[in-house]
Amino acid sequence: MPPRLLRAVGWSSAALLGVLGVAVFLLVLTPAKDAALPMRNKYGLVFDAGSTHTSLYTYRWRADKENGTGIVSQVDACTVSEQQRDTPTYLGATAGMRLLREQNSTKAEQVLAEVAKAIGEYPVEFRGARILTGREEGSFGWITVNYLLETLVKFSFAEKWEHPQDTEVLGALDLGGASTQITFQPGVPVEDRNTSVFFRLYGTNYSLYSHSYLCYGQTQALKMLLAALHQVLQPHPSSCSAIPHAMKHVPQKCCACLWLKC
Ligand SMILES: Nc1ncnc2c1ncn2[C@@H]1O[C@H](COP(=O)(O)OP(=O)(O)OP(=O)(O)O)[C@@H](O)[C@H]1O
Repeated sequence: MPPRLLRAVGWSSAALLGVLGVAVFLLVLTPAKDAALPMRNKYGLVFDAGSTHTSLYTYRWRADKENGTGIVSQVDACTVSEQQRDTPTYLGATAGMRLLREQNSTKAEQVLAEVAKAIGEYPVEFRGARILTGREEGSFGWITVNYLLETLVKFSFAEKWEHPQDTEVLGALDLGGASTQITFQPGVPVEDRNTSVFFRLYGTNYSLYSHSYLCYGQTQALKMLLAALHQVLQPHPSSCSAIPHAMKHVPQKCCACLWLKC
């Protein structure tokens, strides 16, 4: 295994940061509407709709930008009530909703529509609710890890935000509830376009490999294991005949069939 990938595996704690990655990406890369107020603080809200829980995060950033990418920080509270209507608000749903969409796309659309309707009633600038792709989720986790470790941008002694020299960018493993993502800089061109991601952050280009394994999050993996064990003990006569009786490997899209049909 290449050293970079090993380090990626070592950074499995990125799982806990994945949710922040969603927020960092949405706010960092979305241009502020009012660029005429360079020194003003702006705020943004992000709902992270995961498979196990939904969190709401508040972010603050200066309206001035660093090479087209902002510097953001997470805050516990925001008391600037007159800015509420200018506060961009997003909802990003992850693997739980990707899984529901595979099982029943109409239901998934209904859930998103209901959620969007509810958030839209609040006095914020609601910019939409959507399901992130696995590649996006993985990439945002990667940005989060490297942003927090200051491998993308660092505040220098000269009191300027600078691209750090001689600092290795790390890979990220994100273990969610319903999916797992791996994202790293392969150092060679990525042949499969479905796993290739390109970012320009703080004036530097990054070419990444990112892949999400749906159903290989903690909760779904446990469900697959329990369903397979159940099959071993009580084989179902018809619907689950294709399911192996040993947990050597379960094909990727099998988790839905495992616990829906069995
Ligand atoms: N601090 C923690 N310590 C231990 N376990 C945790 C911690 N935070 C989350 N988990 C567990 O890790 C699993 C994944 O949590 P996570 O918040 O990443 O999932 P999610 O965002 O809801 O799911 P997904 O991203 O797959 O839609 C859950 O089973 C959760 O209980």
